[in-house]
Amino acid sequence: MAAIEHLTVGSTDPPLVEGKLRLYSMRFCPYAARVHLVLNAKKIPYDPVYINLINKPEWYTSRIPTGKVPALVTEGTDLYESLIIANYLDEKYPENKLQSDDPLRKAKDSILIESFGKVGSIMYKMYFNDIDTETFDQFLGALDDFEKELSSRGTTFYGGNAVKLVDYMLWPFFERMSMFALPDKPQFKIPEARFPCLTKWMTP
Ligand SMILES: N[C@@H](CCC(=O)N[C@@H](CS)C(=O)NCC(=O)O)C(=O)O
Repeated sequence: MAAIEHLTVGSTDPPLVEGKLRLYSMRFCPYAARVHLVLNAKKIPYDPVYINLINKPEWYTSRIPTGKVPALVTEGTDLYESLIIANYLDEKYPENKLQSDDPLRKAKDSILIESFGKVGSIMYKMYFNDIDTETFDQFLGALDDFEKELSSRGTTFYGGNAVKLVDYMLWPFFERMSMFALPDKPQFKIPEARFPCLTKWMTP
């Protein structure tokens, strides 16, 4: 049966659903998408509640210190920050492990994930058409680093020959790049030939 999805929400938090983790989310949010991907990959039952970020409910802002989505309710505790939630889920539910046991590999993946922040902020400007060609060139330059990294790993995915946590953390941002190829924004078309490994990664 399809999961019941709570749409947002007025002055009260919907009751928790027995046997499911509660995920506070927002449909367009790439950070929330990271957690949806990990929950689905690990087949963990969960109950999404979509928060209206334009008019956030008071119960949410008073509970979640950042006021942002995603947040996860688990073991009677609120967790927030997408990467922290993803790491928690991977350790708490060790079937289908999504991270390497090699600490150096994990650290390198974390650096890669963190370094995506600068690309993400330019992407939002692009979405709102608030960008000039110089900034777009910087964006492509930042993508060059991700292309180089994937090429040097020599595998289809950042996580190796299968999709791993690092891929799930990056994917929602790349997935949203397709909207920049819309006909009304031809100036922001990403040249695929410049990013052969990334292009293959995005459409394996
Ligand atoms: N570092 C956070 C970023 C989360 C984030 O920026 N979420 C946005 C939606 S995509 C949000 O909740 N914005 C509402 C706000 O900033 O008040 C994470 O990784 O979870």
